[in-house]
Amino acid sequence: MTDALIAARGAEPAPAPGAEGQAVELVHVSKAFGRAGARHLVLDDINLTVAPGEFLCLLGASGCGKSTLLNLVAGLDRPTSGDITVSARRGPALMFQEHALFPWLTAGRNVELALRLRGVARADRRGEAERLLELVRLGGAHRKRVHELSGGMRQRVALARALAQDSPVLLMDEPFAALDAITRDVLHDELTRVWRETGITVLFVTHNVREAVRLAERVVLLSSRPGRVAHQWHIDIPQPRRVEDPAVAELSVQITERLREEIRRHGER
Ligand SMILES: Nc1ncnc2c1ncn2[C@@H]1O[C@H](COP(=O)(O)OP(=O)(O)OP(=O)(O)O)[C@@H](O)[C@H]1O
Repeated sequence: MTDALIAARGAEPAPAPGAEGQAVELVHVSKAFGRAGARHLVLDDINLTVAPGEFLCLLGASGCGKSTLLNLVAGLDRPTSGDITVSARRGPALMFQEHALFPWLTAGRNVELALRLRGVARADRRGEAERLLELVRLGGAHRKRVHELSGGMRQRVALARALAQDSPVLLMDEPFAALDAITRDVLHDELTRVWRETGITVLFVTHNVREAVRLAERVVLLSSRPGRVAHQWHIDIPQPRRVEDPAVAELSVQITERLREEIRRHGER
């Protein structure tokens, strides 16, 4: 990649904390586990903002604190210090590697359940669930039970169920990590399309560099032990992207090298 391209894509310092109008904002966020004397600092002074409608991938080595950070943003845990703001009236929607669908319900009923919890009137739920299943290209699967669906289809239902929460912010924790490469590739396309059609803000956690470069407008690299914002890249490669696109491959190499540096530095401590 040329220097000009690298400069255009940017390798910028973390944005200043306190910026207004953000979908997600973390200001001086730290998280430690364990009791006094045996404290384990996992996240250290994270300052991070995600703009409305942005697709941000949080990348880092295994154990660097990505899921911990996502859990904090989701409100599933509290930071040891610092502030987190999420501009979503009902809280962010969540999607994990495990689909966590109810196996005794059909695909449609799983989505309808989320609509019910959101307070959507009974008469409107069926139609809305069908619309959401259409959105993830599962029209016609309303009556299928979870065991009748492939891994990729289950994650599509899980995405439809997350979208049923009608939150402007979607948090995704390695949602495609358990899928085979081809299915993952198809779901990357689908997620990109859904993101563009809905305008939703996505905060996506992965340790897969190519996945991050394939999907994100911005990649934020976390260091390990403790997790800090080590580097970030703005990506303006046009969508839809292919993992084999030269620009995607080149940037992936660059980010992988930086990730290796972080892992080496961690190993030296
Ligand atoms: N509830 C907890 N209590 C104690 N330690 C925890 C807790 N949750 C996470 N940790 C520790 O925090 C560190 C970061 O874990 P986390 O799951 O956030 O990493 P990660 O980057 O998401 O890893 P991976 O990519 O492997 O999923 C690990 O050392 C983990 O053991």
